[in-house]
Amino acid sequence: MKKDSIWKEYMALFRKFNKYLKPYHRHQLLLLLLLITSSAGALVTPYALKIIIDGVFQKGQYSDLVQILFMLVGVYILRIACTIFIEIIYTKVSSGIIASIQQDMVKCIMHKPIDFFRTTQSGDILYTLQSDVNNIQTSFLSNLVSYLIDLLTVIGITIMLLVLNVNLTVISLLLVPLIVFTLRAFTPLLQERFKKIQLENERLSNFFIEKIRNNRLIKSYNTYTHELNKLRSIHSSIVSANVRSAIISASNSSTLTFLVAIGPIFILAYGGKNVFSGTMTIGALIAYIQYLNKLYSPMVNITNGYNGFSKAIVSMKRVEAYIEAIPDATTPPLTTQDPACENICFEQVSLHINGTAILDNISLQFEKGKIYGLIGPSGSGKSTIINLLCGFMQPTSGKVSIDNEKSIHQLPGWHNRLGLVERENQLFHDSILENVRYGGVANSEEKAAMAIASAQLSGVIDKLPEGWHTMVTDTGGTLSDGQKQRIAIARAMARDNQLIIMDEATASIESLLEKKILEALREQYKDSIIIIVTHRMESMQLMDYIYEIEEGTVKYAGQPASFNFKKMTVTT
Ligand SMILES: Nc1ncnc2c1ncn2[C@@H]1O[C@H](COP(=O)(O)OP(=O)(O)OP(=O)(O)O)[C@@H](O)[C@H]1O
Repeated sequence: MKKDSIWKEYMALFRKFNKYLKPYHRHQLLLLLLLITSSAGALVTPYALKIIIDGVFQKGQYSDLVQILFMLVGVYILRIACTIFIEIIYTKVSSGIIASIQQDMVKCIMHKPIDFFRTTQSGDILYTLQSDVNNIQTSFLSNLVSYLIDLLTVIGITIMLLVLNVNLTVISLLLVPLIVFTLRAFTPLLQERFKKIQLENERLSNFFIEKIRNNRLIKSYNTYTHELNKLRSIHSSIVSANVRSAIISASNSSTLTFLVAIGPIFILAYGGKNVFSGTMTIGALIAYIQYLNKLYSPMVNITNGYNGFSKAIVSMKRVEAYIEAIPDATTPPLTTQDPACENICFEQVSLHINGTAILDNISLQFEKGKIYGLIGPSGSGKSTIINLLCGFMQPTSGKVSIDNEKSIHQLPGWHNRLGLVERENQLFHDSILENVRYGGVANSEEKAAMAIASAQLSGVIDKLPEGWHTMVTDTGGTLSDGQKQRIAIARAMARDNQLIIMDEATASIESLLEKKILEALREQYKDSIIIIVTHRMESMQLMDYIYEIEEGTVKYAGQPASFNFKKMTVTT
């Protein structure tokens, strides 16, 4: 990419992130004032010494000396107070900014299409959410204020240098293009290395998540050594990526430090010649070099700080993907204009992904008050139908409509009427009760108690010392798979849903309990549509109507009584 367009890209990036700085502009101004006061305080002592030596000791009295010393103590106290406030304000502002970025990212991630979660590893998301955002804080925000102060110092001293000697200043400034050239040469290399390190760290996050999730598998296969070897290999890639980055970073800093440090030598050479020829006084040369030395530290900070900014840019680009088009997290309430949901219709629905037909011209009709069975071999398209019912996906052609009126994806409040229970564990680290009335879905405890009873969970909870206040982890802790599934079912039953979908949600529950749950569902949700995906033949016989799906088409539609269960094929 051309240099100009790179800068344009950076500016666009900073503009995007500026919205997070905006609410803190007043704090930032205060921070700047405190930093200037604190830095100015540091300049007082040498000047006070000059007054003491040249003025007080020559023509003043002891009381004048005491007065100045008191003033110096006052300045120290002021500087300490400034430092404390700087720390407090910086912490408040940077933590607030980081929190806002993370909140926007989470909003964005939660609204990503389901395909995103199928194709993105959890570790990648987690790494960007934590490490990249933290890197923005450390490499960008903390750098920004000191960068500004250093810049002001450099400008101020440059003005003083120009006042003292224009020629010498021009010579000093000849180094600036060299510094800029070095920065531009090293920046892409540094960014590339940093990107590589981020990717390796992402791999590490994924590794940790995967191993924790699959710990039973690792135990049962006794693959500890195999896994440790994999970890060693990732670590060795990280070490070599870090070392390569350190080599580039050190070369960059050393070149810049050398360029900045060589300034006074040039000045001594050129200025010394002037002193010998009598065109410059020794005093002027000493004063000039002292100013130049004062320039040294902020210049080095500015040039080295640039490394931090280039790292921040890498992280900002990675975070940027998650803060674009931040959706409104609030679901609009249902209105009387919304359809009552008497039925849901699939009219000649097809869904193609990457040119492959996942669903091929299917038509289905679901009516309230009935329990529907969605059956078919693995990979036939059942979950895809559910994704369409939930509005997680849109058909490529055809329509999924409610009461032959609105398409599901046109009803933003649809998720308020929908209870989805899936086979996989769907618990949060909270009490059983809060898991059941998740997100305030069932506000009253009575409703939650009813749902727990309907999900055949009361017996389990009665045996727990803390009852439904028992805490469970996100993995379900000591609960059995069937118990975890029943908590998820209770959650769906704790709200007045118009559509309840159970996608193999009873796979780990014994047939008798499943039958009781279905009876409770039928009893409580007389005005709702209930759809059950199952591979269990006994369960299929409890349905009112069955849709058998095969290779994305409807193979059978009718009552279970006329379905030939013996003909069900096993497909892989
Ligand atoms: N995002 C996607 N990209 C590509 N193919 C996909 C995608 N989502 C689903 N498929 C494919 O579509 C087909 C149907 O998948 P689906 O999950 O709907 O099957 P299913 O009937 O629910 O299977 P199971 O009973 O095993 O859960 C499968 O072959 C699957 O690989």
